[in-house]
Amino acid sequence: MSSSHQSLCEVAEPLDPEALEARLRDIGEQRYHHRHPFQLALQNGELNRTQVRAWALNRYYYQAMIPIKDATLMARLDDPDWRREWRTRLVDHDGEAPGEGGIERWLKLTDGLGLARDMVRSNRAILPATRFAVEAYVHFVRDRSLLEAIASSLTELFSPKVIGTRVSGMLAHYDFVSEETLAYFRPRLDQAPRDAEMALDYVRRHALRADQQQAVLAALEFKCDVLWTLLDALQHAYVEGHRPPGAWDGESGLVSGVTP
Ligand SMILES: O=C(O)c1cc(C(=O)O)c2c(n1)C(=O)C(=O)c1cc(C(=O)O)[nH]c1-2
Repeated sequence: MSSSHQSLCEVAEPLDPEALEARLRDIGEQRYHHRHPFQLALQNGELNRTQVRAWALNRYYYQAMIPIKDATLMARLDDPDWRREWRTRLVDHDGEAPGEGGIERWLKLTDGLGLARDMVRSNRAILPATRFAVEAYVHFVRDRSLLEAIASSLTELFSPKVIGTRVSGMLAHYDFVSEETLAYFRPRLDQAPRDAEMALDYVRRHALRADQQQAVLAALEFKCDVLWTLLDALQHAYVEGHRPPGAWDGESGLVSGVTP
């Protein structure tokens, strides 16, 4: 472990809630994916259509697994008030009826990019690192303390800003996306702050001892690493050209008539 790693997470004496929140925000500033080269290339219009398609295809797996992660977390909440609050996340992603919700809106993006739904939904063409990182998140939420599980969602404190930059950058630079195909992100600008507020309130009230606070900070670092790994994998395979066997080849699984 490097010394910079230790300094972000180490808590010698219990912090007051404001100081704990400041430490969490510091981790976000330093380790969230808004700094990743793939995110910067995406928002600056430096990617080609195949690379944007690869991003949307792989990110679908994250979208599809988030409700499974949240159902796993909900199953551990023994307070009905908390379950009621947490379940809004399931509804956001799954919708109240077929054709609604975040997963469906993500498919509007992959449709708009010309990716065939059966390939996207099968998850068969995603990168191995996408699969491993997303599964690691679900397993973390299942296996760690409830406090760590809730804290791992705190990256959402930082998502509205990166989403805003990403959406405006993509609309400005790519003629193959539109407000309509990027519609997934609009509701997230309200949902993410609401969800992050809820999780932050829990963490501020329940992480009181130094060891609990250290665990909470480490949980946020872990989650930043999950998101970073997803973009690392895309960078390696589709920017630097080291595509693993079995991963999407940039040409198959396109709707007929669409240009690769
Ligand atoms: O577009 C993004 O940069 C971004 C980031 C994150 C995040 O920070 O975890 C989420 C999302 N989007 C998102 O759309 C989403 O539904 C979501 C759920 C969660 C979570 O940990 O429960 N994070 C995120």
